[in-house]
Amino acid sequence: MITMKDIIREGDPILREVASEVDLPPSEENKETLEEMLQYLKNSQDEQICDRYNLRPGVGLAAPQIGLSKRMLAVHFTDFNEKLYSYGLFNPRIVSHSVEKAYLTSGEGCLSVDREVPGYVPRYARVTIKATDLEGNEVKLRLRDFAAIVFQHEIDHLNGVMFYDHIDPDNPFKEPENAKPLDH
Ligand SMILES: CC(C)(C)[C@H](NC(=O)Nc1cc(F)cc(F)c1)C(=O)N(CC(=O)NO)CC1CCCC1
Ligand SMILES: [Zn+2]
Repeated sequence: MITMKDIIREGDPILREVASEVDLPPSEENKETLEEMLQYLKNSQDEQICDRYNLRPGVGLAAPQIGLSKRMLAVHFTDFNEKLYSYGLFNPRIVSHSVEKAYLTSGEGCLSVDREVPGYVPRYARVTIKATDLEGNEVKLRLRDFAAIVFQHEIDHLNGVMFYDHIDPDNPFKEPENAKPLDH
């Protein structure tokens, strides 16, 4: 079971590496790991389990955050329209995106960052992702708004990018160009 002690915190160089593609079809070991990552997110959103194991409730987790430099990520959340997104994905990639940007007005945090880093994180408002899911099927996801933000945050981790890399250091709360604010 993944708990907070397994989550790599900023400062560890693995969070700045470009993770390696996973061989397909996925090995049993990689499938088990990805299922454990998804289970962490579900556990972290279950009040009893979360309290018993002191988990930080998470909506997404990328393999480098548990010390594995592999292109695998898990997400588990419902978006603003109550649509459930629950996926374990191998080799996810953004195949197309909108010109328009979007950002959470609350800013972002990260399970690997134990501090507040204030500021807007501009991301694409809409992205199309291709990946292989836990059953070994090729999936194509057309995402917008909060769902697009979560997936971009996790894919950034596979490329050694942290959310605060996108914050304007001179004016963290400057309205990003051609971007729509997302309140939640
Ligand atoms: C770091 C943490 C604050 C725990 C963050 N949770 C989060 O943003 N929850 C949330 C946000 C909403 F807008 C509405 C809502 F209902 C719940 C999170 O899990 N992550 C995942 C992570 O660190 N992955 O590496 C950070 C999020 C920031 C934006 C997308 C993912
Ligand atoms: Zn993160």
